[in-house]
Amino acid sequence: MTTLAFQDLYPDELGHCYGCGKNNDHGLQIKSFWEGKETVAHFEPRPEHTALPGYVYGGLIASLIDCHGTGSAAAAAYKANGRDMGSEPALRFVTANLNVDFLAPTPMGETLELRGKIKEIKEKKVIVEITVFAKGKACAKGSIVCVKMPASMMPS
Ligand SMILES: CCCCCCCCCCCC(=O)SCCNC(=O)CCNC(=O)[C@H](O)C(C)(C)COP(=O)(O)OP(=O)(O)OC[C@H]1O[C@@H](n2cnc3c(N)ncnc32)[C@H](O)[C@@H]1OP(=O)(O)O
Repeated sequence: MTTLAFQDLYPDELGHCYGCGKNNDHGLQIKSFWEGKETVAHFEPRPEHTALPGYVYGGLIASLIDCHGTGSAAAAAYKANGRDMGSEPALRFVTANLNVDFLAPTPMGETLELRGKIKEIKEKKVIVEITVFAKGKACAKGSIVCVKMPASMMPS
């Protein structure tokens, strides 16, 4: 049995995001999964994601944290409500606040691993902490405040 990623369970009309949209051919198409109580995603930076030769661009790292974070928030909200992810009505979260600490230069040529922990979960707000590892070393740490998407942002 294949396990679908959180982002593969987003409704089609929410699949356009540059970081995680399954329908965005030019995007990063990040895929997140549960691993026990943590959420995990892997991503292999491409040459265009270079900061300076040999090192990954920090903006890419922030984007990965952003979309792994909002995906983790949605997954955690479904779990807290005892619902299957993908069931309607969709629980959608957007980024209210994103903080990133760049702990060490992130090498190119490695698969990055993002591990998320749900730090706080309320009906309207989820806080996720995410660590980004390269070759087992923590290179960045992010904290993301995710808030239920306002109805006004829903594509019509
Ligand atoms: C399954 C499908 C998935 C589908 C999902 C697919 C989409 C993927 C999205 C990818 C991620 C993005 O890039 S999203 C795009 C970037 N983000 C945005 O454009 C969001 C723009 N901002 C907004 O629309 C708004 O400011 C919101 C919705 C974030 C917040 O609205 P609000 O009206 O201020 O919220 P409010 O009810 O007052 O606050 C709710 C709680 O959040 C806290 N809070 C509010 N703003 C902040 C803040 N900046 N920093 C810290 N905390 C904050 C409040 O203190 C409160 O905590 P407490 O008192 O309850 O403790």
